[in-house]
Amino acid sequence: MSLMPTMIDLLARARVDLRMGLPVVLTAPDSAVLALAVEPLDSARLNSVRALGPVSLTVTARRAETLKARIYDDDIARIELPSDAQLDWVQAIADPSDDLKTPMKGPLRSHRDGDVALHRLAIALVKSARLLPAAVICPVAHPAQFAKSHGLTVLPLAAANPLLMESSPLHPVAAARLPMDAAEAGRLHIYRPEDGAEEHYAIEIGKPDRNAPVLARLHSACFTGDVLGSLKCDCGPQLRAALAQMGTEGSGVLLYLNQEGRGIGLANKMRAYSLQDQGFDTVEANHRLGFEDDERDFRLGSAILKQLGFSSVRLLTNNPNKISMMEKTGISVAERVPLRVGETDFNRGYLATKAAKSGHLF
Ligand SMILES: Nc1nc2c(ncn2[C@@H]2O[C@H](COP(=O)(O)OP(=O)(O)OP(=O)(O)O)[C@@H](O)[C@H]2O)c(=O)[nH]1
Ligand SMILES: [Zn+2]
Repeated sequence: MSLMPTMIDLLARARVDLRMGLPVVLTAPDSAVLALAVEPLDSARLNSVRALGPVSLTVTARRAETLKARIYDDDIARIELPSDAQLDWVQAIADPSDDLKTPMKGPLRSHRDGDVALHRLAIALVKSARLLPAAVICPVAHPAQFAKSHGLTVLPLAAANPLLMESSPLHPVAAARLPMDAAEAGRLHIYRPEDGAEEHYAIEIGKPDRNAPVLARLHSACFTGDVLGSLKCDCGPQLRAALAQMGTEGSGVLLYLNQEGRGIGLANKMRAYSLQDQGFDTVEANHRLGFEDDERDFRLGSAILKQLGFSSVRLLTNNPNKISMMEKTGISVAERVPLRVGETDFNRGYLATKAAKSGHLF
């Protein structure tokens, strides 16, 4: 029996299945559905699902607001799939890139009755697979038999939900000395989550005292800013300034969290950039895609700090949410150290939006 997949394994498998365009079977005690992510869907699979029964296209309330679809279930909306709707219609519901060109997709009808817990689970899974948050969902009878005969992953709601809500435990896998421009006494530690999601890194500079607040930065991955030197954000200069300050002080710890695009992934961040080119700001673009302003999980940061033996930080940030998440998850923030660098003509609006809408302090 120990060779059988655990619930964590099944969740990881479901994430990959959804990314590949495969359906997964989600079960509750008295109902079951087949769920597919819209993003990798093809016409053949859409037609196969349609042949099974009534299909709903489930999106987040954020996306439904843009689509002007009725929201009966707080955070999600279940849009009826019209009988003549083809794949391009389904994808246009999920993907806002052509919203301005073709604003009217309706009239859209939303389902009102029935249980939404499995729909909510489907959206959480699709988000954790870093896909556009939209799923094609259809009820399925005899789920165990159906899944077995089609070779599909089955996830029971009661077991999957708590795992999706909590942050997966992280384990150190390797560490080595890493001399850097900012500090020769550097050490890079790699942490791997149990749920098969992205690894995160800690860069320790010098030998910080575990009994005093450590100069710390929680940096979220930004391929465009960190690597390409994008002028649209301030990430690259913040990363380098934080390391430089740690180097000057002789000690510190920088966590590099692989939560690209405030947790929506690089592909979705590029979709957000393309909406920004159409005139929406950074927060509006996330909402039109169906995401919240910030989908990151900062509990990861405190988990890594605790594993490294730290309990108190002097946090380099302008983001009050990072401070409250640290405090809530057992790391005390002895001091906020402001980090204002890298303002350009291209990111002035972005920084102003973060100050106005996300409470950033400057
Ligand atoms: N979705 C989205 N993400 C963005 C955009 N611009 C930058 N990002 C991401 O935003 C994150 C910025 O991370 P941080 O600099 O750690 O966080 P912050 O919330 O600005 O807080 P501090 O820098 O600590 O003040 C990175 O993951 C970037 O990839 C954008 O327009 N849309
Ligand atoms: Zn950036």
